Amino acid sequence: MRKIVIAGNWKMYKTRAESLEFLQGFMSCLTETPEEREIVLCVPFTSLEIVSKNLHGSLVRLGAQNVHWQESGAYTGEISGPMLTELGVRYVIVGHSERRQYFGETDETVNLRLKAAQKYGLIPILCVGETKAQRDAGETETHIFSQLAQDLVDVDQTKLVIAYEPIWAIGTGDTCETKEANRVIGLIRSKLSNPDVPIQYGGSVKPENIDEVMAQPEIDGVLVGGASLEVASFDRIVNYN
Ligand SMILES: O=C[C@H](O)COP(=O)(O)O
Repeated sequence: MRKIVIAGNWKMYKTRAESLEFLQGFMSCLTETPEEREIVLCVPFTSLEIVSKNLHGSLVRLGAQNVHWQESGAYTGEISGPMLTELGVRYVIVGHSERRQYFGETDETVNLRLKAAQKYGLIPILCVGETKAQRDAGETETHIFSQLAQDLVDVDQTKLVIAYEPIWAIGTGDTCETKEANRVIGLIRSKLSNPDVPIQYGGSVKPENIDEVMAQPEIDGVLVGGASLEVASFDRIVNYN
């Protein structure tokens, strides 16, 4: 039985005070949420501690947005696995397209980050997906298969979540057709050694489309950007029908 994982990625949004305000509002909405749904908030590094201290044993799991492959060292601006686990972090996003696009992350470093996350007891959420140009050129499958082949070398597939995020659908309001997302996610699953890896869809998920997305048989959850920043919209998403 595959786990459902619904994760919010706050990206570079919310101060500590704003994070606490969100959490206080959001926690009171969770009473109806089925327990088997794993809910993760991937918050900025600066908000990890305050969110961790205010989860009070709730169903919500704490997530970070990146992790370095070394335990410590001269790596200005980076953060290590032990620094995250010390704060109660359970999940970490790795290889988000914004990290690959703006910060030069490659499949090689994504692979190192995935292995380090697992070494330190974190569950990585590996992001893969194609650009608009790759999709238009009919290269969606080749590109994603190439990412998976490189990113997953020596990665333990029993402690892993994958997010399929077509880059052209991120933050654009231009959602991938749910049947198409379902098809691509099925293809991703066919390349895995463990068929039970939860595979999420990400890209303009919102209250208006969450029910349709989650009705797709291959889709095991969502990675949500913009719509995870407001209590009302994220509440609707985690309580999808
Ligand atoms: O990590 C989340 C994705 O980049 C999706 O962002 P979005 O929901 O704002 O399109």
